[in-house]
Amino acid sequence: MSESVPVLILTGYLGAGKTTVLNHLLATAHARIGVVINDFGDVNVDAALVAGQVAEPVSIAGGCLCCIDDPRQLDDALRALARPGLDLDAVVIEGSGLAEPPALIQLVLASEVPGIRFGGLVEAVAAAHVAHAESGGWDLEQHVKAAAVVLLTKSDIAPPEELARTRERILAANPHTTVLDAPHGAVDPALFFDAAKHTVPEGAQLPLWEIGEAPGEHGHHGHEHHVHHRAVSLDVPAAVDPAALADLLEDPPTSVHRVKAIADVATPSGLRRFVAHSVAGYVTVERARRPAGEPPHSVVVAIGPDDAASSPVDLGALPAAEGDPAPSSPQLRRLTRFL
Ligand SMILES: Nc1nc2c(ncn2[C@@H]2O[C@H](COP(=O)(O)OP(=O)(O)OP(=O)(O)O)[C@@H](O)[C@H]2O)c(=O)[nH]1
Repeated sequence: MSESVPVLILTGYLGAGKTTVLNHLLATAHARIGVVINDFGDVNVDAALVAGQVAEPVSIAGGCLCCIDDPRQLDDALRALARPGLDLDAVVIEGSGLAEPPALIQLVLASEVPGIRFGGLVEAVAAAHVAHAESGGWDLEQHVKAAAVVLLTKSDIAPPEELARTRERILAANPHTTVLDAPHGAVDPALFFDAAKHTVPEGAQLPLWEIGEAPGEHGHHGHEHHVHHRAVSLDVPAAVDPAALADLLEDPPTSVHRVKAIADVATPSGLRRFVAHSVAGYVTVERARRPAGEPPHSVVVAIGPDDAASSPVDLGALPAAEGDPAPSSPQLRRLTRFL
């Protein structure tokens, strides 16, 4: 009889580096890994960003799994991935940047899908952006309490004292967790899977009340948390204005904690596609492959605390209108200087 497939949950605040870790695992692990990707926005940008790595990432968009209207969506995803023919070694669920670990763990533990078992929670903590995450309501101690493994991401851009302090806080909150450095998502897949396996033996039920949620309170904390965040999305059959996108990435309104985009831009040599991220003022832009002849398509998502005092971010100025002149070189450089 084949063994049950461990289901690992990967959480971490908006932009902590979860997709980067997942892509590293998919590229380096000598294992067959299925992925379920949950994104807070209506458009699942993260699923598109791992799409090159696995044949069929199962994507769940439009809200956090832990407070989504129909939790059976997760069971459907797990059932699809637990098919014996797929013969997976592990499934990784990438939670949205707002997912609450206890609620997600409980969803997996409560799943009636045969052939799977909970394999541990891995929390990505962006060492350079802890204060930013906390300003968005993320609670370091609460999140790492449930974690079998904590990945310290962005350690390459964190001041050494901040890195040391973050490590201390993690171990004070959870002395049993394994803390691994994962700059640019680089974590040894063996350590990742082993640590989770050893901390959570097969069949073990985590005492959820010990990690911040009393039995029967499923999703409550998560719900309270999520109502304070808002995702604004743009999904258009058009190129975007590179200077307007650069403005949004570099200097987002205070109500925006995270911007991600897969956007086409008109250049003198034709349409070019870029993947852009902004987290706490830290911007990255990369070129992406664009199938020849495809009509223009751009997706931009901005997420942040739902601050009643500020109006939602307006992404309406981003799409370039048909017939607009191509962006000038200085306009293009506003975006491409991040490459
Ligand atoms: N310097 C540095 N940048 C990183 C690291 N990990 C991730 N990033 C960058 O941080 C940005 C966000 O990374 P993602 O992996 O998309 O983060 P995420 O947690 O999946 O984001 P959400 O799903 O939106 O919450 C991207 O620009 C990454 O290139 C790291 O260790 N060091």
